[in-house]
Amino acid sequence: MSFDQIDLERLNLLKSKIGEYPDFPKKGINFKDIFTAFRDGKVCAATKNLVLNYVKKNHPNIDAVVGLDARGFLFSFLIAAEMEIGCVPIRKKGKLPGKTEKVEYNLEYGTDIFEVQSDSIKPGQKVVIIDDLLATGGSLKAANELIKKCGGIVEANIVILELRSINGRKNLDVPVFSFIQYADE
Ligand SMILES: O=P(O)(O)OC[C@H]1O[C@H](OP(=O)(O)OP(=O)(O)O)[C@H](O)[C@@H]1O
Ligand SMILES: Nc1ncnc2[nH]cnc12
Repeated sequence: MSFDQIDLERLNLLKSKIGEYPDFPKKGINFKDIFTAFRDGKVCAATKNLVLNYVKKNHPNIDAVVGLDARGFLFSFLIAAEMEIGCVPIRKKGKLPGKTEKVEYNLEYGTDIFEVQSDSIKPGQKVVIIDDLLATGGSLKAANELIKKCGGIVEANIVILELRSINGRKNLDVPVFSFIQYADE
């Protein structure tokens, strides 16, 4: 994937502003904080345009965009509003009303349960799933399973940041795209 000059500048601006917090939330984890970057309104605007351009160009025919709790929601609603398609949340357990599908998953620093409302995706609908960061891939793997349980088709997983050395993409059976990669964490 190649970006035009303006999107490349947006990408570099975002990358330069990502916060780094060693030993959070546990010793040995170098936490990448996208919210640090979003303190700057110019970075918010740049990120919005970068992500929208990418999804509109590469996934023009999706029916919905699925965001992961919690930082994936920052991006899923933006995309859905711009493309006039559905916005579907996958949330940590106990937060969603109605009938839900559930999957337990492993994280870089623990385990959790993800849920999606069973009727939020219609069988045959095409989606992309978006989140802020890919580490072990546990979250996105569980999300892919949940959407398949509902009968949806996952066209791709999209993340803003990817921790390449963990190689979480090996756990994902759909195409994965990341805007920014870190080689050595
Ligand atoms: O690739 P993985 O190893 O699954 O890790 C990535 C996930 O970890 C972080 O979320 P976290 O679970 O900390 O939840 P939060 O967004 O509620 O802070 C991050 O926002 C991703 O969702
Ligand atoms: N290193 C990290 N930084 C931010 N979010 C994460 N989720 C899992 N690992 C993470």
